[in-house]
Amino acid sequence: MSAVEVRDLVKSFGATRALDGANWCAEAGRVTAVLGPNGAGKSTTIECLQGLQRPDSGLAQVLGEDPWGASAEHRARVGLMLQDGGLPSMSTPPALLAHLASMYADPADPSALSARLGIDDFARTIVRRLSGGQRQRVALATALIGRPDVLFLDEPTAGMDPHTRLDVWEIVREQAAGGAAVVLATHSFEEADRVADDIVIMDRGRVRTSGPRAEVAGAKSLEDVYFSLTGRGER
Ligand SMILES: Nc1ncnc2c1ncn2[C@@H]1O[C@H](COP(=O)(O)OP(=O)(O)OP(=O)(O)O)[C@@H](O)[C@H]1O
Repeated sequence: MSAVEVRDLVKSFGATRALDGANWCAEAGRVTAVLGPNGAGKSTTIECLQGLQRPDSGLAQVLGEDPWGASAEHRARVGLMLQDGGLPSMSTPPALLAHLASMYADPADPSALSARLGIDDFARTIVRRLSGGQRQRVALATALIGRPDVLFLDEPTAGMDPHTRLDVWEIVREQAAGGAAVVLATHSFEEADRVADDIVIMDRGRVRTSGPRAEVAGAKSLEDVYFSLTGRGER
């Protein structure tokens, strides 16, 4: 059984068919990068896998369960970092992480996580006053605090400075090395090249190709494959 399974997934919003029969899987101990142009359906897929959207048809499964209406035990095994974070604006990062840690039976150590993600540098600043990149770091910490078996990251390094991006890529690899299935939606070829074992390329709600990075790209660069599959030809 794959940790994450998307089969014939369809989801429309009015006349917009955000997902049009998407198929792919993500495995434990591996990082899967989902690439695709704006509007390809990446976030909608992640929202279906979180149980935040109900698919019109098809299968979205995480750890063998349907995330729609899943139990609290199931949700505790899944970490999520969304594009806009959704963090409480008046909380300081340590207070937020301590609060979240108290909800899990066996959480990560909030202090160690803060130190690792450089959150200590702005520990006294409330979330509302943080820079975009600082907020991203806190959002990543909230996704990791429950030591998830499956980790969904939607454009995790967008807005981060180069040093922080390197740290985050290292942390992502560590999560997979520890056995987690990591699913990462990204627009960065560098990010996919550096961290991903497996690649999914989506366009217009469908999967154009998926599989191990070496098989998807072959002798070409990931960038060339991406452009040829998403309608613009190689550049
Ligand atoms: N709640 C919603 N209501 C209406 N349309 C939506 C909703 N969510 C997504 N869509 C539409 O579904 C399509 C897929 O959007 P989605 O956010 O999944 O794409 P994406 O691949 O994540 O894009 P991006 O790279 O810009 O983040 C888009 O046309 C978007 O406008």
